[in-house]
Amino acid sequence: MTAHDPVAASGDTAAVEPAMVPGFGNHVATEAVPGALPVGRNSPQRVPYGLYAEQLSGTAFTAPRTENKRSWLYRLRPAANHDAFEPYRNAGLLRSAPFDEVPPNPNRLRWDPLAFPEAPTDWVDGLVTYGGNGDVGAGTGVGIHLYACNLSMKQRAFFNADGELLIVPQEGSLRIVTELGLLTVEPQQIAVIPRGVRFRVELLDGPARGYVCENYGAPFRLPDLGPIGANGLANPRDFETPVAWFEDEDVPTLLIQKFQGGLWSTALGHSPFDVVAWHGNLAPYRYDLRRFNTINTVSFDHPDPSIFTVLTSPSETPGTANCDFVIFPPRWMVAEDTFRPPWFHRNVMSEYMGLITGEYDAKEGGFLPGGGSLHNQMNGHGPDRASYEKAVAADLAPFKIENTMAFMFETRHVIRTTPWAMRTPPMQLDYDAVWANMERAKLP
Ligand SMILES: O=C(O)Cc1cc(O)ccc1O
Ligand SMILES: [Fe+2]
Repeated sequence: MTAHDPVAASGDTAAVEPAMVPGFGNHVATEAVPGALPVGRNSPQRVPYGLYAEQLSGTAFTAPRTENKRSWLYRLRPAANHDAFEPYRNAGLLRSAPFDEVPPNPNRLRWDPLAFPEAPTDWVDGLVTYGGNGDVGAGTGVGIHLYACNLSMKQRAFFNADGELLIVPQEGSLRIVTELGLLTVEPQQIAVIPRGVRFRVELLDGPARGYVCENYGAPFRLPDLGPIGANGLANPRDFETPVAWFEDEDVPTLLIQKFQGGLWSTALGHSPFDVVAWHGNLAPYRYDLRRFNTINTVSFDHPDPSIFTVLTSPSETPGTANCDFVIFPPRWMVAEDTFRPPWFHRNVMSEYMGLITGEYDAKEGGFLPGGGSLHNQMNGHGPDRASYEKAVAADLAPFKIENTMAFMFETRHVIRTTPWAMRTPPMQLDYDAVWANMERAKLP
């Protein structure tokens, strides 16, 4: 095997932080072998070293320039060089939209953390779908999955034709080998793998668990900042894209794809990670949530959580996201004469929440790292009774919420659950009780 890594030329690639370039959505030009990247044109008559030029399009050719995403890959063999895909296996617990196996459920739902598997299970086989919305065929909505795995993918690669994947590790660090280069991600970092990009997931420090937002809609982008100005929230320079890295390895590799909800596989005789050089603006990326520039009130009232948006996938309706990825990071609470935790509310958007570490300020127990909750369209939720009572009694001195990282996938359509999500456990049967016996207000 030949592994080409500009940082870790010694071969122990897992031990070394892969090389990355900074910036969100930039046009990158990178080569792992000097002279591999054609100069001044995308598709010369003869590509250096006989590499194959291949365009990977993430948007329609004719998408406006500000939206247009594509990269040119220069590889040892074209991606087209494979036999027919055959059905891979039963879908296991992986599901896709439309989620119509069980009726949509208006109840507030909460789940215990997903258990680690006992049998050897890699990242692909460890995916479990909790729900989602939209329609994979129409390119709308999201799938919400968790993964729990204990095995690195070996001689196996995966790509998702159905949408991009936002991976949110909760336990265990991942080394994600992609066609465009290497990323390592640990809990409190995220990775985004564009639709169609082939990758494999290796475990760096034991069993791993986390969340995945499969975005069937428009690719995630940074939210507009409006009156906030030119800086703040997730700053573009803190996103990182890998540089070119490849394997020249003629080993049998099972290539699995998710296509319209089904899993298909084909056997390759070589590693699909054979892109020696690439350029363009369609690439996987990583972001460290601890870099988020959290903005909040310095006077009074609890702002809408949109102030914590890291990435947004817009829909055709302005300001109404296909999906927002929102975080609740450590932050100072200074609001005067204010109920500081999330208020009680009913929302036209639907909210799936997960917890990466620590505690969430609206819940005094029961919402655990690795667990999840769902508050669907128009259904009342907010602080549990214990958090409410604590907050109304609190001394409002400045206070720092520390050692926590919760997140929300907030999406415009009702989140429909899967049969797995309605099974107990992991579904908690007593979630409504957190809002029971709230004391009645007393009129004069
Ligand atoms: O429901 C939740 O806990 C998420 C949330 C947090 C917040 O601060 C305001 C609104 C909201 O939906
Ligand atoms: Fe909410």
